[in-house]
Amino acid sequence: MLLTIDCGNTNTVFAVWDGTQFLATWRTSTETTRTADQYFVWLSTLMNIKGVKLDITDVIISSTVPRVVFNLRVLCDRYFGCRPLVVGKPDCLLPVPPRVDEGVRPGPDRLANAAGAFDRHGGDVVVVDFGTATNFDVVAHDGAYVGGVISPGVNLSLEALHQGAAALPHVDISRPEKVIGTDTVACIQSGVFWGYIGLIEGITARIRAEYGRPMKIIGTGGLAPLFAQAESLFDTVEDDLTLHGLCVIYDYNKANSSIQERA
Ligand SMILES: Nc1ncnc2c1ncn2[C@@H]1O[C@H](COP(=O)(O)OP(=O)(O)OP(=O)(O)O)[C@@H](O)[C@H]1O
Ligand SMILES: CC(C)(CO)[C@@H](O)C(=O)NCCC(=O)O
Ligand SMILES: [K+]
Repeated sequence: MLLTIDCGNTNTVFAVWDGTQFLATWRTSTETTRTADQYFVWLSTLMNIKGVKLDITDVIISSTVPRVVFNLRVLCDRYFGCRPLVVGKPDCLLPVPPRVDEGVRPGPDRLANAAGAFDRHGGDVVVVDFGTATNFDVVAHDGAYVGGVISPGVNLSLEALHQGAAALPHVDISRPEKVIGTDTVACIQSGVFWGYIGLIEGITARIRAEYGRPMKIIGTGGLAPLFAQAESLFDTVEDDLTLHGLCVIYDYNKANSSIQERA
């Protein structure tokens, strides 16, 4: 079975793909100090609880945090007896190479989003991914990742207000009833929530105008549903898009035999 690992700047998601469906997904905070043995104790316990057999034969990793890859490689070697595919490394093929400036290394999560979106929707797509950053990933007609937009994430923005202003408390995101807040918390929620609605509307409109062809907008990431229910910002919301993209990239590598060659 295939283990997909999507390591973001805040959280790391592990998901087991049996060739047809994800049997389970588990989430842990991203910590560069976590060792292979710690990962394994955590993962094997959760797999046991969920009744998922421990027969991982292949692993594919997307990591926006380079330092965690070493320990994840040790995990694969020591406990699963395999060498993982790491998106963005030269030996991991992509179905369609990105078209960006020379020397630029797009985030592997964005490459996975592009592969997942192209597989499901066939190009001319914008993926809006709400993680630590809120990024807009533009996927061309042929499936190439061609760039996009990186803006500060929702929780990062809330945290920055709290850190930077002595009188502002830490606030969780939610949809305020009104735009004009009558207490501090409501004012912050309004600024971030409605500010984000404006940001998403404005950036997707500008991307569409600049791109010059009709485009689908797909929301993904933990907060996509919160924004999707407020306004019609997205054509669809797909919470498993990055993981799906990892499966697509894995299949492509398998079909092009680089995995067998290395084995
Ligand atoms: N209503 C909500 N309020 C606050 N946080 C929420 C809400 N709904 C979902 N989330 C958060 O969204 C997060 C899941 O988002 P996602 O995995 O896309 O990004 P992340 O883990 O924060 O970032 P990264 O992928 O960059 O590490 C979870 O941490 C979850 O707590
Ligand atoms: C933008 C983030 C942080 C989103 O997770 C990640 O994709 C990343 O670190 N990207 C590297 C720079 C780039 O994508 O151009
Ligand atoms: K993510």
